[in-house]
Amino acid sequence: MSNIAILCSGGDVSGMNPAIKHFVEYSLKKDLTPFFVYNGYEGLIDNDIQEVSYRDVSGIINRGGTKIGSARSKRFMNPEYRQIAKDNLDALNINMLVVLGGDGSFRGLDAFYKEHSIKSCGIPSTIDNDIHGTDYCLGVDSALNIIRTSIDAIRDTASSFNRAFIIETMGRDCGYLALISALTSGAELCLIPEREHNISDYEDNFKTQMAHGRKYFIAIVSEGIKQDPQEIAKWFEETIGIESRVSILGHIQRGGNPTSYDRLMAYKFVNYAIDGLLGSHTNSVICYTKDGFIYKSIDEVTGSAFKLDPDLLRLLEDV
Ligand SMILES: Nc1ncnc2c1ncn2[C@@H]1O[C@H](COP(=O)(O)OP(=O)(O)O)[C@@H](O)[C@H]1O
Ligand SMILES: O=P(O)(O)OC[C@H]1O[C@](O)(COP(=O)(O)O)[C@@H](O)[C@@H]1O
Repeated sequence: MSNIAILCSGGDVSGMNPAIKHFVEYSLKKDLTPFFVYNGYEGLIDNDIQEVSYRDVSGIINRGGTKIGSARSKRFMNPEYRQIAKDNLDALNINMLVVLGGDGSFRGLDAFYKEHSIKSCGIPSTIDNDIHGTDYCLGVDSALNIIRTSIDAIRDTASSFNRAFIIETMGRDCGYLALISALTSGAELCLIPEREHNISDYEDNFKTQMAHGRKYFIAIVSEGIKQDPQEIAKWFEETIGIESRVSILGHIQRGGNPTSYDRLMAYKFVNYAIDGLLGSHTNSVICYTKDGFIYKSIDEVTGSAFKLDPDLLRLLEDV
């Protein structure tokens, strides 16, 4: 029997627990011995590694976050600590590693693979959906559904109280969550880092809408834009003439129980990861593209900066 380990690194997402559950069950099915590494690369360095079985993953498929913890590790940036991590894996005869994380985590995995040749596979996992080479990252659908539910609730007050709401989504420098949420919630305004904006460009249109009876506005802004949402609220009050509030959604976007789609994607990502490691894919990231699931080298995925799909960006013009 070969030994295989899984860890979560970077921001947690809803979908990690279903992936961890299936990782254990599919590994056992393939005659592999599964191990958890707790708290990301920190656990690799601290030897916080444990052999696991079915009972360790029962009752977690519906839970957000990750049972095995996630972390950002400064120490893993240092080759000396990566050597310690490798020694810990060697001591347990673990020669395959699955990492759920974002592009930062994959850069770490790439360095680890290049130095120590441990068979490695990355599963894209970040609510930001900002990893080059894959159209989908685990956790995005759950985050979008939390955002949609939140906007629907805020709309109740916006429409009852005749207000403009400026709702800020996460995403770091990527506007994906804000853009999809704006399109699917019928927002009147969407501001994302990928498109520079001048808020005064919207003045005539919004005043016309008010003159034609518009009673409230929903504005979705991504956290990466270069304007304070409070400033935008002030502009709505002073220029458009409507009472305004700001709502920063924050970390509720990362939590909550995983959607069916994320549970299914977790299942498929894990199948591809383990099959790839048992086959010829020794340093890959599972990417979901228009052609389905494909293996790309970690190098390829981390080697280019992420760019938002131009077709999606074009849709912004109609918001
Ligand atoms: N160049 C690198 N070399 C080694 N480890 C790295 C490198 N870049 C990132 N990492 C590791 O990956 C962790 C997660 O990266 P981060 O960018 O915070 O999150 P994400 O994976 O979500 O993008 C970092 O805390 C660090 O431990
Ligand atoms: O939880 P923290 O450390 O405040 O980080 C917040 C950041 O993490 C995210 O939620 C997810 O980012 P990663 O998946 O890249 O770690 C971003 O959208 C947000 O900017």
